[in-house]
Amino acid sequence: MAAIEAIDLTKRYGARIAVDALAFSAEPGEVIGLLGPNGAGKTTTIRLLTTILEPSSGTFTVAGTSGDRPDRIRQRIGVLPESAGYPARQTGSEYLQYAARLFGRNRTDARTVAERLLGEVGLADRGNSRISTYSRGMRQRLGIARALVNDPVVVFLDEPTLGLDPAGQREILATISDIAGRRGATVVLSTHTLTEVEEVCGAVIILDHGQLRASGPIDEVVAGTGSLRTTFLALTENPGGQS
Ligand SMILES: Nc1ncnc2c1ncn2[C@@H]1O[C@H](COP(=O)(O)OP(=O)(O)OP(=O)(O)O)[C@@H](O)[C@H]1O
Repeated sequence: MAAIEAIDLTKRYGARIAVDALAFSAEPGEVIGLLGPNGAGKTTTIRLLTTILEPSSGTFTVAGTSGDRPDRIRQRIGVLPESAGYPARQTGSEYLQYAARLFGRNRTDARTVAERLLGEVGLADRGNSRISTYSRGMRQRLGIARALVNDPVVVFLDEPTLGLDPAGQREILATISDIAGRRGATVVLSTHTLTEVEEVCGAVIILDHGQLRASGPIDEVVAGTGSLRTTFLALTENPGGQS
């Protein structure tokens, strides 16, 4: 069974179509890059699939669950939103324990889960520091840990490396590969950085103006040009020069 399946998924804002009859599927354990220029519909797609937004039309399943059961989907997914906020006064460990409690863990279990996740994202030695002392990269890794607190089947990461230095980017990419490899979870990675996609993704979805331009294994998508960058530019180029 596909980890994600979208069938004619559409979101309109008045006359504007943010996502237009999107149809694709993603396999279990796959890291899938969600690509597109600014305004292409990446965040809207993630918000639809994570049940934050309701589609205007079309259907989808995530983690084997129909989109009309948002409560169940939320139990089975993890999300790092585009701009996640953190309680500055809490420590990383407290923040994760609180999240684990929200998913029904008792106090002892929540502490164990928090410790394990801090280790998984490379924050074991900073778990007892306040989040206000964390670098941007550390906050993003904490956000990824938060997204893993319920052992999700599908994880959505919206631009997790935005604004990070090369070392910070590298750490996030290693964490992402680990999530898919060790946990067997499907990861949807929205990003503008094509080299990241080449490094960690097995498949891609390319959007432009809300429409699907390509989807599938990277080697198949780039088969015509041999380069993700060339394919991306060819599929998303706007003859009018407007984004
Ligand atoms: N709440 C909203 N009301 C009206 N239009 C919206 C709303 N949210 C998004 N849009 C529009 O939908 C389109 C897709 O936006 P979306 O944020 O999904 O793109 P994106 O690919 O994530 O862009 P970026 O790379 O800039 O983050 C854009 O034209 C945007 O202006």
